[in-house]
Amino acid sequence: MLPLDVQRLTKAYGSNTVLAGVDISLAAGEVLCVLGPNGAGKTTLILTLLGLVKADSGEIRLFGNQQQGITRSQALRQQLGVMMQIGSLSANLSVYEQCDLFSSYYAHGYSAAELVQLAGLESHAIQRFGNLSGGQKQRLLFALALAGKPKLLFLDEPTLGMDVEARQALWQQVKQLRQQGVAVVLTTHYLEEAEQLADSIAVLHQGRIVAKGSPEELKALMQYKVVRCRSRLTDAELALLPAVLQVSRKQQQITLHSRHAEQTVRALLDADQQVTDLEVRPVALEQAFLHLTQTPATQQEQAA
Ligand SMILES: Nc1ncnc2c1ncn2[C@@H]1O[C@H](COP(=O)(O)OP(=O)(O)OP(=O)(O)O)[C@@H](O)[C@H]1O
Repeated sequence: MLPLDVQRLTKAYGSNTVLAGVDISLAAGEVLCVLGPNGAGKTTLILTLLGLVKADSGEIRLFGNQQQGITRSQALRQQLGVMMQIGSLSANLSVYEQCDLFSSYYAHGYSAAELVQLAGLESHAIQRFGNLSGGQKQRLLFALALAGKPKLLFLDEPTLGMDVEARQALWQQVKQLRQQGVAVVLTTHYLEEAEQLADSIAVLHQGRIVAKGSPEELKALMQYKVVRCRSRLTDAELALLPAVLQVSRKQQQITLHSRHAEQTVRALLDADQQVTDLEVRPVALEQAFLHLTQTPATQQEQAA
């Protein structure tokens, strides 16, 4: 039985469609990274999956059960872990008190002392949450998400504000959880984070999954080259050249994105012997991701 299975999920706030038919599924021991820029709908997706925001339509199954708002299902809650936002914890409780509180929610979870240790905050146990550094707060929030030894864990931008060392330590913990069979949904802005951790990556853009696959598959999808030239061919003719993904033009300067630059250039030279200023350049992965999430989502679907 899949820990998570989501079909055709939609959610709008007024006229703002935030989730526009999202399908995702997740097996035990699998890490799914939902990658997307600011405002892509990542937090809304997590809140909707948790039943904290009501979906407009679609189906969400958690361990085979139709999701009907987790607050109503104690049994289901015991299997879930959620890394909350910093603002959701009381600034006045100490690290130990927070751990004690979270530990009390679960029948078979970690003890307060174990959670303090998981957060690596033994020497800060009596410090108030409000006085921790940003990175320490994130570590505590991560440990609290594990309080009930969850089988399905939701991490919404877990490494935000962490330094490189803390980020790598958290990645290590996520990898260990995966080995233990925990299914993890992790949202992030960072392609590198997704590459490090994900079994599968879903790129969310304007509420749609515009690309989905293993890190290798996505890399292949995003590994295109830029061909620049001047040519008498029209945009429509250029778009029909083999392997061309996108055509843009600034005055006389034409830019083509090509999955296979050699094929494109060969056909371009056959079609127009007058081509000038021809130039082929690779694209960095980060840049390719930016491109993927800057093109309107519907246009990408047509291209896919
Ligand atoms: N409660 C709400 N009421 C109205 N609009 C909302 C609400 N929550 C989110 N939105 C809108 O939904 C869109 C998606 O927001 P969301 O927070 O899900 O994006 P995100 O991908 O998590 O962004 P970020 O990376 O900046 O956290 C945004 O346009 C946001 O303004």
